[in-house]
Amino acid sequence: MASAAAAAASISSSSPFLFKSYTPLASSPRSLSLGKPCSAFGIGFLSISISRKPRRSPFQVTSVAAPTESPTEFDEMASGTKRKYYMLGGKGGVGKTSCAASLAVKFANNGHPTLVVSTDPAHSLSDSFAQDLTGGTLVPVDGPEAPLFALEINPEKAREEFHDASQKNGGTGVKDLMDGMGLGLLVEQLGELKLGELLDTPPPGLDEAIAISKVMQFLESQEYNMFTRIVFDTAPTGHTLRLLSLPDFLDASIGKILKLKQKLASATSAIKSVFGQESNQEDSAGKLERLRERMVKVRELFRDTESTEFVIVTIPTVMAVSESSRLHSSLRKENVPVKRLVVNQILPASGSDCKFCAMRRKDQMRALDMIKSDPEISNLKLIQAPLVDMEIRGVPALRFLGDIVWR
Ligand SMILES: Nc1ncnc2c1ncn2[C@@H]1O[C@H](COP(=O)(O)OP(=O)(O)OP(=O)(O)O)[C@@H](O)[C@H]1O
Repeated sequence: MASAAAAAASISSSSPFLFKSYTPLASSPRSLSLGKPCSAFGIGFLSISISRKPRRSPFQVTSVAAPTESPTEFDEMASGTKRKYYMLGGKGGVGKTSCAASLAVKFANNGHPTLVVSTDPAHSLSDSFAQDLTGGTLVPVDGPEAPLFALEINPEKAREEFHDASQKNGGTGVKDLMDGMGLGLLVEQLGELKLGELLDTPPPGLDEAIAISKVMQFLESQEYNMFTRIVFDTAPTGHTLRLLSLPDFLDASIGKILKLKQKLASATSAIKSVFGQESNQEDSAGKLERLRERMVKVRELFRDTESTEFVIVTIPTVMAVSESSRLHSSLRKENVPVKRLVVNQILPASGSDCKFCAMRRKDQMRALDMIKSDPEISNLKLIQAPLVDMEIRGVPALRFLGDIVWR
């Protein structure tokens, strides 16, 4: 294993990142090398040696200096104790989860009780933290200084709850019932809702809308109102775009269902008897009303410049940059606040590229130039994050990534 001094030396000579200091925390049972310069490719990959800390945070890398060209503003992101929401989104596979999880770890290590939530139906938060976070409840993450909890929303379960509440208040079950009773006018109104279609084949974004409203539900409780930073690892771009218009759509739909329910309640006693106990109706109507209120909150949350920021994550390829540009255009039109663009997986500089790496680097430079000349995204604060030669898994690795991305 490389020693700390050797690691520091190899970093300063081969990497664009200047490591000011490296502190082994204690006599450690083992050292873990996260990588070394890749002689095969001739790339000076980021290379450090990490030592195990005795108790809570097993690894610590201190004082990792910024690449000179990419100032970040973590202090601004971490300032204040008023609750702030950070939503990380972008094309599939660019590193949204890694960036979201590393940001959450960094917030927690800076004293913020933090919640990180995955609203991506294809969760990878558990993999990122190397911890089982499934089950739809808040799970404490071991390691950081301040409390860090993670939550993977179970979209199936959340959708079922929504489905049940809707069915009881004018969904497809009611439609069948009223069809049978010849209540043509009300059936027409139900037709307008397209609710059956919505629930049977949910559009992309519905899971996310429900997931985010579920988070709002958690946050309403006394138990969980301590969080001052909430980081969302969102689903890929397409879902996000649909999600933006969904709260409006669902709000309108639920509003219509509730109105319909009121009409039905006064229509005939026969209908009342088919619906069952009055108290059950009230329960489910109340549930639906609360869901509607949360949807309104979700919609407001997305547009609240005071408390919310959507961070676009991308990689330096023409395709990913183009998609980021479209995403920003849509977010801007929807008045969703965006300030920062993370360009992840940038090849570290090297004096001796092989042919393969030289080609990749050229492509990446082209993509970075595209960002600079694209009026849609060129004004965003650019955060450049390097490709590291390890898989980012577990709190120590996330802490390491966080220290080089979020500065
Ligand atoms: N800067 C980096 N250097 C090296 N590997 C990275 C970096 N960022 C992310 N990765 C790796 O890339 C893979 C995909 O990352 P991640 O799961 O964070 O992406 P994602 O955008 O959330 O994906 P999905 O859209 O599938 O949810 C993971 O194996 C992760 O460890």
